[in-house]
Amino acid sequence: MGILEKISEIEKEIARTQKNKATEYHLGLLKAKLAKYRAQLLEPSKSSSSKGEGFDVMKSGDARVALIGFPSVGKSTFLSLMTSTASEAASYEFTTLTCIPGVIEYKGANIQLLDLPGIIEGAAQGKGRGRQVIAVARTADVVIMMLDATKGEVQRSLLEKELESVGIRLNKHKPNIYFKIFNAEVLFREDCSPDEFIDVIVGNRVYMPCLYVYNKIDQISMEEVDRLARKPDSVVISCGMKLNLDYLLEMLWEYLALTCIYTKKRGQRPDFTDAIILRKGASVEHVCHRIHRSLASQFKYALVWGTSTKYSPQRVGLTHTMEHEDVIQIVKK
Ligand SMILES: Nc1nc2c(ncn2[C@@H]2O[C@H](COP(=O)(O)OP(=O)(O)OP(=O)(O)O)[C@@H](O)[C@H]2O)c(=O)[nH]1
Ligand SMILES: [K+]
Ligand SMILES: [Mg+2]
Repeated sequence: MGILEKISEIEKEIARTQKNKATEYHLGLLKAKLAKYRAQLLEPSKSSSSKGEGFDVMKSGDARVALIGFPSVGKSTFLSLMTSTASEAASYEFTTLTCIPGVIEYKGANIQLLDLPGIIEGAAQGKGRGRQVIAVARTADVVIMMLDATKGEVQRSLLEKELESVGIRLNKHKPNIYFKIFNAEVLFREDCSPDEFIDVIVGNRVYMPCLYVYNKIDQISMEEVDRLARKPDSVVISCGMKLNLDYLLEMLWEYLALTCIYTKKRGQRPDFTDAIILRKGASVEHVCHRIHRSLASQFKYALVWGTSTKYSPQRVGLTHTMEHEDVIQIVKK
């Protein structure tokens, strides 16, 4: 039996199982099984070579943002507007057939923006190039789900379902559960649903911030614009009329939550004009590499001021994790 058949078997069984206390455990097992098979759908097939199949684009810059959306919502128009890369845009669906990277320069950071083919219902099961598109989305730091403001909310919930079905959790934090497999000790540190618990056991989940961007607001009424703009995690724009793009960048910056580090020379004030921009969780070693390739090998210790240390300053080693707006002074051997 192929994976798709197995999946549909399990889905059928879930559908015909009545949901109550007595069946809860059984349903949980079924869902875990389903999650496992669905995840396999995302793995490259063994038979076909991966050449030209995926949309592998080298990660570059300080962060990666993927554009996900139905065909013709304006993803390519957006990329061409925000970056110096031109991506073909047209009024027919599936104009874009591969992954096209561009770079947004903002607050001294280089943000890699990825234009992708439109995806449709069933994408997660391989419809269109959905699987490859979603695999790229998985590697992003933030997903921009672009929506056509003139179309109803159905596209949004369909896409959310597709991403959800392959273990991508949007705007959710990783459930705070700890588990030990040998004696099956389970510690619930918060109220969790069975689905959340399964996510932790299965493990292959990604939790990522998502901005819902409603494009083409030049086509709808002010009342409707106002309604969409008030939704959580949502921004309204018009690529056609260049409306609200600055605000979108501000929001994107917030959702990326990059770590800005300031350097300081001995006896001098920190240089607040030129931040080193790193991903969350970056270490002193990352800072060194950013300053100079050979700096880490000459490193003796560093002094850090800021929220990552108990004392300000504090002497730290290469493995110390930096936090946003820390100041660092590096002392060489
Ligand atoms: N009215 C209006 N039209 C827009 C806007 N942004 C894009 N369009 C139009 O929408 C159509 C589709 O734009 P694309 O950028 O090709 O859309 P896409 O999402 O990249 O489409 P695919 O690559 O086919 O998935 C084009 O005709 C654009 O000119 C906008 O803000 N307002
Ligand atoms: K298009
Ligand atoms: Mg396109």
